[in-house]
Amino acid sequence: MILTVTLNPSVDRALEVDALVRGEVLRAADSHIDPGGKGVNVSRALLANGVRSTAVVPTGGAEGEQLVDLLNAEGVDLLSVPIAGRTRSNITLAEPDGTVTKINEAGPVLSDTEFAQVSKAVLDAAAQADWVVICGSLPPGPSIDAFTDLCSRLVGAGYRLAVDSSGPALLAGVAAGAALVKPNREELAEAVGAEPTTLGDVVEACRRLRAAGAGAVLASLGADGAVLVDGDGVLAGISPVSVPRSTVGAGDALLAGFLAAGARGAAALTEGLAWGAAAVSLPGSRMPTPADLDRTHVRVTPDPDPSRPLHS
Ligand SMILES: Nc1ncnc2c1ncn2[C@@H]1O[C@H](COP(=O)(O)OP(=O)(O)O)[C@@H](O)[C@H]1O
Ligand SMILES: O=P(O)(O)OC[C@H]1O[C@](O)(COP(=O)(O)O)[C@@H](O)[C@@H]1O
Repeated sequence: MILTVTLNPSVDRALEVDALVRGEVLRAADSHIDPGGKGVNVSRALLANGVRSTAVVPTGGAEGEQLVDLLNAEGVDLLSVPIAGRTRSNITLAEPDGTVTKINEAGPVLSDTEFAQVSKAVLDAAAQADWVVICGSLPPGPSIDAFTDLCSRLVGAGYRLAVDSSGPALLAGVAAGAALVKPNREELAEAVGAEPTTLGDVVEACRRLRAAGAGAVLASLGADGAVLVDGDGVLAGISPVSVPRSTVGAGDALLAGFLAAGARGAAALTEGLAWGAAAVSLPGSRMPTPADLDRTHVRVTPDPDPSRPLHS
C-alpha cells in the first residue's frame, strides 16, 4: 500500500477555452471537476492502475465535502481529517495548443492542533505502507520546522519517504533524508539556486540534492522527459506526446507510475514516463488507466549526453 499525504488538497475545476484573452468574457468549450492536490492525484493514478493506496487529506467546508464526495465516487481509500477552514478550489484554463494557465488558492490555515492530528493519522497509517508520499504545497499555518519534524519522524521510524513539493518543503524533505524527491524543472532550479539549461545541469543539481540527504532524485522536465539520479547512477528518459491536452497532474502521474513499478532503474522510469505522457493526453487532471498507457514511445538511456539542451 502507498500512503499519500496532501496537506493542501483542492477541488480542481478545469475550463477549456479557445484562447485566453485578458479582460474579455470567455466561453468555455468544455469543463471538468476533479479531486485535486498532488498526493490525491498520486492515489487516484495508483487506484486507476490497480495499486493499493490510501490518501490522507485535511478537509473542511463545502469544498471539503465535495472533495470527499468526488474521491468516494472514484473509490479512493481516504483518511479525511476534519479542519475548521474551507478546502481550496484551484482553476485551470486549458487552451487547444496545450497551454495551461493555473490559479491556485493559498488554501485554508492548518492550525497547530490540526497539523498534529494529520501527522498522527500519517504516522499511524505508515506502518502498513510501502511508501509514504508527501506531495504539494504547504498550507498556511504549519511552520517549516513542524513539517521537517514530520519528515524526520517518518525517516527515523524506517519508513520510505517520498517528497514532491517546492521551496523550503522540498529542502526539508531532502534534509530529513527522504528516499526519493521529485522536483520539476522550476523546483530543481529554486532548490539549487541555478537555472538548468542542459541535461548535465539537471544531473549536477540532482547530485547536489543527493549530497544534501535525498536518496534518489527524480527530476521531471515537462516535454524534455525526466532524469533519475540515485545510488545506481544516472538515467534519462523521454516520452513524446503528439497532442498535449492538459499537463495538470502530469508530474503526479509520473511519480505514481515510478512508485508503482518499484521506484528503481529503467523499468520504473519507463513506467513513470508512460503514465506522465498519458496524463498529458487526457483532459483536466484525469489520471490514466491501463488502457491509456503506451510504453512503446518511451526512450530511456543511461548516462545521457550532458550537453543535450532542454527545450521546454
Ligand atoms: N508537453 C509535454 N509533452 C510530453 N510529456 C510531457 C509534457 N509535459 C509533461 N510531460 C510528462 O509529464 C511529466 C511531468 O511533467 P512536469 O511538467 O515536469 O511535472 P509537474 O507536473 O510536476 O510540473 C514529464 O516528466 C513528462 O514525462
Ligand atoms: O499544492 P500546489 O503546489 O498548489 O498544487 C496543487 C495542484 O497541483 C495538482 O496536483 C496538479 O499537479 P501538477 O503540478 O503535477 O500539474 C492539482 O491537482 C492541484 O490543483
